[in-house]
Amino acid sequence: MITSTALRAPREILFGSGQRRSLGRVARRFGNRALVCTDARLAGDPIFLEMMDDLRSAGMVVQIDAGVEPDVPRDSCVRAAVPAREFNPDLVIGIGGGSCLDYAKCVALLMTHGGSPEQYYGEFKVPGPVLPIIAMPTTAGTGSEATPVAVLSDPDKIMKVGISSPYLIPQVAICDPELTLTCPPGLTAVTGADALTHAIEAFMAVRREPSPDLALERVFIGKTEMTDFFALKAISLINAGLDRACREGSDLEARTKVMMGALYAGLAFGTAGTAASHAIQYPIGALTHTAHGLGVACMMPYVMAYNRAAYGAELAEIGRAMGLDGADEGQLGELTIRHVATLFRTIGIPASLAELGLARDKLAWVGEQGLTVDRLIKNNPRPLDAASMERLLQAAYAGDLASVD
Ligand SMILES: NC(=O)c1ccc[n+]([C@@H]2O[C@H](COP(=O)([O-])OP(=O)(O)OC[C@H]3O[C@@H](n4cnc5c(N)ncnc54)[C@H](O)[C@@H]3O)[C@@H](O)[C@H]2O)c1
Ligand SMILES: [Fe+2]
Repeated sequence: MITSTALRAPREILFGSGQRRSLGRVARRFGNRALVCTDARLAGDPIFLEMMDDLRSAGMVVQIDAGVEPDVPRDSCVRAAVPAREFNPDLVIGIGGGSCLDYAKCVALLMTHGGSPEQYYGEFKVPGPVLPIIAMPTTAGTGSEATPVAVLSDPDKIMKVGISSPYLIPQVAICDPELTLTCPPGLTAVTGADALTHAIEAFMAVRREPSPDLALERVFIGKTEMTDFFALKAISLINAGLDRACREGSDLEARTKVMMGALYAGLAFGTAGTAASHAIQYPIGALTHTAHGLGVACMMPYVMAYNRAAYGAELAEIGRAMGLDGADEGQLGELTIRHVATLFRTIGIPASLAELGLARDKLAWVGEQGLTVDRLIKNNPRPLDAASMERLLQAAYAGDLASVD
């Protein structure tokens, strides 16, 4: 019997082709001064200019900050907060990839509560509501439009940092798959693989004993009935659309599936959390400077193989969501791992850490650092210690899925 469930989510989610045209009317509900955070690429795009016209026609005074840089350097948010405060907006609108949405979250936070980003690193450090945020993704990947986290890079830290708080969940997510039509195949692959990894890790996250305090003590509480629902839908949608979206970028149906999948994956992991693949990507990203999605997806099949001893039934269910079938649970689990590995290889995700560009003599450091990302390691269904981490990384380095035990 199910006795408890939980989900944190935006107040409103609007999804559909052409949905961007609702931005002006939606924004107007929050006031008449909008700060728009985006990057230089999008700021010159005719579709973006059209959206700004729409905002102004709805009666908004608009200030555009096109200063978002990939991976959101900490100090870029600090710099942005000064003119933003002078403008005194009623809401902040993030339009772009995950970096633009995370930047918008951080700027809204700094404008509302002051201080510097460092004081909010970790969980539950944001003291109260921040300015309303509308998030409009232009990649189908991070799910940031639905999640309580902003990821930043901090020059004083080797690995990226996260600010996690329910107050950072955007008030409204507006998702228009047409905005992803311009993503080139490589970006589509990397972001889509990140989304599939979110869904798989959320579905394979630990299941914690329900307690009235669980969601007050943790931002990411592990899998629940509702996160499972969205995770499986996400797995099914991304599996059905990702390869096609990479090969035929103008296919709006495939784009729609992947973007809806990325949103659902965000809804799932925004409450359930992610696990070992994400923990291990932190040090890999710091060393190789490869995209977040490449590292997490490269690790995912190996982590699935490692987790099969603890979560055989979950693995089989992931396979069923992908339309696979097997003689028994064990065989279906095996097929599922191979299918994910093949899908990722087909769209150009490196099949091993060696292929990703990691040096063999860095494996020990990656293992050590990965284990320090405690929150994610503890969310993995099968515990990892130094010895099992080393074996897992050796297998992932060699591209030898069969050797994961
Ligand atoms: N907040 C969260 O919940 C969460 C979750 C996962 C990852 N992240 C973070 O999000 C960031 C990655 O976001 P991302 O993968 O969306 O990439 P991104 O936002 O860094 O963008 C990558 C590049 O793609 C370009 N781009 C974006 N949309 C485009 C489009 N429609 N057409 C053509 N080019 C486009 C951007 O201009 C940029 O050059 C990382 O910092 C990662 O750590 C956040
Ligand atoms: Fe991710």
